[in-house]
Amino acid sequence: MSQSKNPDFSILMVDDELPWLRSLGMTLEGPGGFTNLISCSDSREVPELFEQHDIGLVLLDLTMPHISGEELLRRINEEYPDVQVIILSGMNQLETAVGCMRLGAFDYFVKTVEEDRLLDGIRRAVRMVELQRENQAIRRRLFKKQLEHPEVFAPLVTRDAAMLAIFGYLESVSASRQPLLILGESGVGKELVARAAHQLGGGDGPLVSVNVAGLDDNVFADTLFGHRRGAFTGADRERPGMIERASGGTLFLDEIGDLSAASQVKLLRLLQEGEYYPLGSDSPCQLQARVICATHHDLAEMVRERSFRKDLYYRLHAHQVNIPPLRERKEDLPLLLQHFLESAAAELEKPVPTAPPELISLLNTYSFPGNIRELQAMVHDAVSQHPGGVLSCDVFQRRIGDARQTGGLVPARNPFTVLDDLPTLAEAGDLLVDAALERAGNNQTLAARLLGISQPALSKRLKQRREHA
Ligand SMILES: Nc1ncnc2c1ncn2[C@@H]1O[C@H](COP(=O)(O)OP(=O)(O)OP(=O)(O)O)[C@@H](O)[C@H]1O
Repeated sequence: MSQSKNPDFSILMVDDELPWLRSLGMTLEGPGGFTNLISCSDSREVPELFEQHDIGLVLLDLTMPHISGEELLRRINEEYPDVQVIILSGMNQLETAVGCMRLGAFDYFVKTVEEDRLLDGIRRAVRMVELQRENQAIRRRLFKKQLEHPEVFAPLVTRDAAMLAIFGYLESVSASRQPLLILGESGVGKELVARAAHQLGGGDGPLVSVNVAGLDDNVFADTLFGHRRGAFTGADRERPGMIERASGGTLFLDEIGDLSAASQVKLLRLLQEGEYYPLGSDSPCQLQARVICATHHDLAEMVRERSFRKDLYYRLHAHQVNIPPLRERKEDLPLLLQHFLESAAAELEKPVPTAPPELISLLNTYSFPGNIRELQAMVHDAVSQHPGGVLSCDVFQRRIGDARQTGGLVPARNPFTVLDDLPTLAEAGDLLVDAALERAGNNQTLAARLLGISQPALSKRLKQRREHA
């Protein structure tokens, strides 16, 4: 399952010269690595073949008895506008080539063209058809809105609209052989998303995860590509790489933003060519796995800073999802809290504690820089210290307090810089009190803590305000 080879659709080769058809088929199957091929030496059979097969690309001769290549090109364009056609002609005539392109051909090659150039052109056309099909699938999904495989997403607890849209998108691109890039802060659930994408891929092979952060280039190459016996001192046995282990499944490269510059080149080559050389081997192996990459870094920014290769970034981000941080999907807090209370209780073999109503208000005031992993750890800690009955907020308050001391607050901004007229000190104070109460769900104890004053002081202030209103 490499980049543009073995597409889900068929490639139809139409030419009346049987020897040419055979040699073209061998080129496509051998060096090209394509498998889904149909040969046709009688142009009259083409319409029927279209009815019988899911054809995405046609390699078409021009000069043929019965129906000419030009006529077929015209018909295909009219009846199957999503099918791409490459003309393979014996004639090296500019006018004919221009005419064919005007009729909608994707490309035009003379039969004497070098094999590499022809294969490159075919790969480009295959990729174009794949992208068109994926776009259509995404559009269909937007209209449908319902997930086809909700069970795959069961481990991802959410009701957030952005997350559900990501699930729909993952279903739409699940058949694609292009890499998938998963972005998002640490602890947002990128690995869980990768697992879901792997399951959707439907292959029989495993999900093989490699954390590439901190791997030097040699270790990276050895881990991914494997080695032959004797490839280097100490290589006393052949060892398959992770790519081979992931055959028919998914290779998940985590922390891709931390990949060294030399390894970025190796990964780019792997994705571009769909093949690799185990260390100490002269014969290439095919990449037979879908590649999923994840990072908490801002790759686009890294490209601007030149610490991540632009060409690799463009290869990777054909399909991309950006998992929102927990602070942007706070409506998930009650669901996640309950989920983690249950899982922590099961793990610690305790009854599931009841969460007090003010706990959600407290959690709502916090920015969760460590995202869902941080919430999970807090809940686990609280349940492990919990004697029974209603859960205490103390553990949460302590952890949130500690995290705030070390910078876990929503980044401080100065809201006054955007105002033309500054409010008075009293007005600003009132606005601040209102904002704190709103964040704390009207819980005065919590709001007072946010404001850095005592609860009686807040209560007094509110009372004075009511009296002066
Ligand atoms: N939506 C969710 N529902 C339930 N559990 C979740 C959800 N998202 C994440 N988790 C849990 O939170 C923890 C962190 O998730 P995960 O390891 O997938 O995050 P990540 O984004 O890959 O983190 P990192 O960037 O640090 O590798 C895991 O234990 C995971 O099971």
